[in-house]
Amino acid sequence: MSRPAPTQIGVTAPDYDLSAPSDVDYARAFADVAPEVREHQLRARRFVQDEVLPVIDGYWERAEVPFDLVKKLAEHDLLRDGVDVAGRPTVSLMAEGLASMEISRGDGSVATICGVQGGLALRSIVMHGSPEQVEQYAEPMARGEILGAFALTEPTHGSDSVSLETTARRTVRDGVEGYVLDGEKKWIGFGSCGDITVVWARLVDSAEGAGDGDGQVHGFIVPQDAPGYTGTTIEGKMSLRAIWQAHIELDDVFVPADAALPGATSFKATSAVLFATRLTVAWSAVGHAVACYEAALAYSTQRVQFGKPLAARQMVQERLTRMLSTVTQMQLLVGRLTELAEAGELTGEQASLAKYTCTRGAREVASIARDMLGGNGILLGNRVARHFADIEALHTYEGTESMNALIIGRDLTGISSFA
Ligand SMILES: Cc1cc2nc3c(=O)[nH]c(=O)nc-3n(C[C@H](O)[C@H](O)[C@H](O)COP(=O)(O)OP(=O)(O)OC[C@H]3O[C@@H](n4cnc5c(N)ncnc54)[C@H](O)[C@@H]3O)c2cc1C
Repeated sequence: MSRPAPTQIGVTAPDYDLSAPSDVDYARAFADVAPEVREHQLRARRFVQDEVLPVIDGYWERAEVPFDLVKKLAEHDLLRDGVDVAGRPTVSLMAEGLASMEISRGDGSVATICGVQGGLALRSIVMHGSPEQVEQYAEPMARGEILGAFALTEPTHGSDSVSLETTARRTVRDGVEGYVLDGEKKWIGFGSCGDITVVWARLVDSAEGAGDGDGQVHGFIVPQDAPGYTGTTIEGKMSLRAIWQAHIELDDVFVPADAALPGATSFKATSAVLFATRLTVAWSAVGHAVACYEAALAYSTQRVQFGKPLAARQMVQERLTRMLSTVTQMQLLVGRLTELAEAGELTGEQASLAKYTCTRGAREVASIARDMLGGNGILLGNRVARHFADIEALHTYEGTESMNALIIGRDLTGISSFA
């Protein structure tokens, strides 16, 4: 029997109007933010409405990176993820958090693009780089002219990334002092389609065995076109499909001495970058949850079954309340912890609590929303399915739910379960 040839299936238009953005802020958690903070949030919201939502489902379905959006993010000064860049306005942590919430409310891949480029790669250079490195990279990265990756995770070291095995050895090649890097990295955003990768590697003794390695984790800026650098895009992902992660092989990759980040000479430097981004991931989780909640609310008021809108049913109203309750708790938590961060008082354990609580909450809210949209809940055009899938990556990256629970557990009990 002949069967029809497979065709490219387009993304269906939404069945229901789920688009009207509003302030989902029942406890008025962000009602009193300064006007410039609010303006930054609204800039991100407008960007999502005008630039992201009209195109993102197609990119997601085709598993393509929206490089044109990267440029536009830069034009709106949203690509640097609030990281300080000379000559650009300082963005407060609250403003950046609210912007992350808005961008994730639109799409998780786009938010992750900002997180990788600004939050991880650019931040590593600004935090730990020499003045010359900052001068060379910061502004071009904010403009989106140089795309950066952050390579910590390895195929055999994910949660225990502190045990990473990628090595750096001092060497002199063609009369130039530098380092040779060897190893593998996995899950590296922009690692196959960017320009540079901040590689975290252990400095071990050189071939001469001169005792010139300290065994510590150091950071290096590696051009992606360096000989021996191979970045292969990981295919078949069911989450964050509009940003590529790479499997990177480093085979005898030489970088000159000035590629080393002078301030990144132990794993503490890596942790400092991750500490700064953990709260941002929590904000992103709030954005996903808000998107799912507002889609469920809109759908239940528009969808009629048994002669009435779904929203007229007691069970449906209870579920909407449950979702809003979770969203509100998440918002109050990230808002308060961001205030502590702005005062320089946020602890690592509190940042873990934010990530743990908000990614858990987002998963719950997305799950309820997916169900409330019935069959339409699995259609890309109705948004919830994309958020539902994307939250799975947030749940795992920048410290899994379990890892963050163990960090908090160690603080509560005084007993480390890691060793
Ligand atoms: C979409 C995506 C993007 C990413 N982007 C980047 C990036 O740009 N750069 C980068 O460096 N990395 C990136 N990562 C990697 C990410 O940080 C790791 O996936 C994460 O740290 C978890 O590591 P793993 O996947 O190896 O899981 P594993 O560490 O193998 O964990 C598997 C499971 O075991 C649990 N587990 C592990 N140890 C324990 C324990 N002691 N007790 C109890 N449970 C435990 C974990 O919580 C998890 O549930 C990305 C990952 C994804 C999925």
